[in-house]
Amino acid sequence: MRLVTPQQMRRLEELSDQNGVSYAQLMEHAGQQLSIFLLRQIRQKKGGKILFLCGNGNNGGDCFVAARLLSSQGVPVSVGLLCGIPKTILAYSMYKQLGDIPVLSSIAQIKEAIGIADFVVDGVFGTGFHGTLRPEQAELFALASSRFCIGVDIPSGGNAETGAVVPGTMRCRMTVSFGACKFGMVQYPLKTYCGEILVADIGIPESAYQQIDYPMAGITERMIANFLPSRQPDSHKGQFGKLLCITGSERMPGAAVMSAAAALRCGVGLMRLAVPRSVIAAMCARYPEPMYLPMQTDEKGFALSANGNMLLEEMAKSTAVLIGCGLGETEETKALVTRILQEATCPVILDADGINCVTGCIDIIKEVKVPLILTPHPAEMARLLHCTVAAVQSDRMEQAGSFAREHGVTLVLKGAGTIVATPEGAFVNSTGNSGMSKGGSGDVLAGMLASLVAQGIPPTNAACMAVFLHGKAGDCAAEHLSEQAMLPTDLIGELPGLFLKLEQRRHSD
Ligand SMILES: NC(=O)C1=CN([C@@H]2O[C@H](COP(=O)(O)OP(=O)(O)OC[C@H]3O[C@@H](n4cnc5c(N)ncnc54)[C@H](O)[C@@H]3O)[C@@H](O)[C@H]2O)[C@H](O)CC1
Ligand SMILES: [K+]
Repeated sequence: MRLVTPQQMRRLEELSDQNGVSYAQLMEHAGQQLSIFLLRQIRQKKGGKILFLCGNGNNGGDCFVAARLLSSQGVPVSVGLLCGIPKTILAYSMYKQLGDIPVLSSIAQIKEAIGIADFVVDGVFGTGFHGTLRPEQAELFALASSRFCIGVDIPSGGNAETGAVVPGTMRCRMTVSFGACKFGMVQYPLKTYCGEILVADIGIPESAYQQIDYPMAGITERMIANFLPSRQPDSHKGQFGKLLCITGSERMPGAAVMSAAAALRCGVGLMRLAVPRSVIAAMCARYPEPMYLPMQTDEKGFALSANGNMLLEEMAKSTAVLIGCGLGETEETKALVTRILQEATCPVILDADGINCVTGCIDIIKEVKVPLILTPHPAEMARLLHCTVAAVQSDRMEQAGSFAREHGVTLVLKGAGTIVATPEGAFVNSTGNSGMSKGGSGDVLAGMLASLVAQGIPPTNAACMAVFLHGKAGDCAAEHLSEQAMLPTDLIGELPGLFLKLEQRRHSD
């Protein structure tokens, strides 16, 4: 599913206009698509009165078109003007074609109409919304939200760029978005205001989409199914990658266990696991598959930089390195992480403390000669950018995209609606649930991602696949264990079932 910012949408309209599909035609198509959708809704419900709530911009214009088309087919429709007579030339011309459709402009009339409508269509504000709602608007929106409300392009009050909402934003059961889903609608909190999202084709030429800078898309199962490495009957372990994990400390051995277990369950051929010597016996009892590389530690159990030479030798034999989960942030681990990055010979996945270790010298990652993937959660991202978590969360795509472009890396910005940003474009994930908001979920993701990269899947594809499956594993776990009680280790238990489905899908394709 394509995702666009409001600026990209304006560019698409402009390119479309230059390529023979005018602005007026786009609005006509948007209204047409909306009317077809509404007709289907009415048929399902065996009838229904429709009230269009319209603002004075083009979002209202789309509704005037739909109202005219539905009325011509005998559907009882009325229009409520919440911001007066339309201001744009296009919307005004559509408004003038309403004919004898009832137009309500007083608040009292509109309130009454909301009360008796079967469907309330929200065409008050689209991508042109800014500022806040006036109290009387918020009151009307609350009333409309209590009915079966259908969003036009985006729920009014939502920010199409960031996913922020103002108090009183319309709560829609379904939203019909034109040309492409707006990026903000797949981010929180706006996502929860959209209901089911449908994208309507309004005739924007394919060539216009191809000219958009920094394209974005939602991650789908169909997309990631193609990334699964093929396994030939005569294969051997050397063909499925060699992953070096530099993880764990005496205080956080669990992070090493979870990332390693997740990596093993994602199919890597061989794993070398560098962890503090003291935790190996316990880990090996649980997971005998990896080769263990004992690391020397300080008196608190954190790895020393003196392990560097041994790790570089091991890295030379590896196809990917995961560094950071549970490693700890000391002067010694900082030196170790820096050295691994500077001398890396295969793709590196930098997670958790691996990220924390480079926040003071972030420019070194520009010099890294191998593909680098960072997997920060919002707090780690804030540390990287030396800003607040709120600043990260207020414009996730901008922060993730700018970082990926400036540093030439793949950046996985975690949190609901995880973003995989690359220098060329971005992907957004929609799987997962709040049951995953528990310490250890990130270690599982890092292990999954590292395993896929080690198997030769290009970093961006691997990141999309890992975040999708990680969220899917969370959704499966929540179904039988509950969001409350499910644990990050349960995600690992769901992976075999998910890979089974992907393999079956591949065999049937
Ligand atoms: N993208 C496309 O290809 C198409 C988009 N269409 C529709 O057009 C809207 C965007 O229209 P625009 O006129 O730019 O903006 P809006 O309709 O969202 O509203 C702007 C309007 O509202 C005023 N306003 C904004 N914020 C507030 C506020 N807080 N309080 C009061 N008034 C406010 C602002 O001043 C303007 O007057 C897009 O979403 C699509 O639905 C096309 O019709 C089809 C092609
Ligand atoms: K709207």
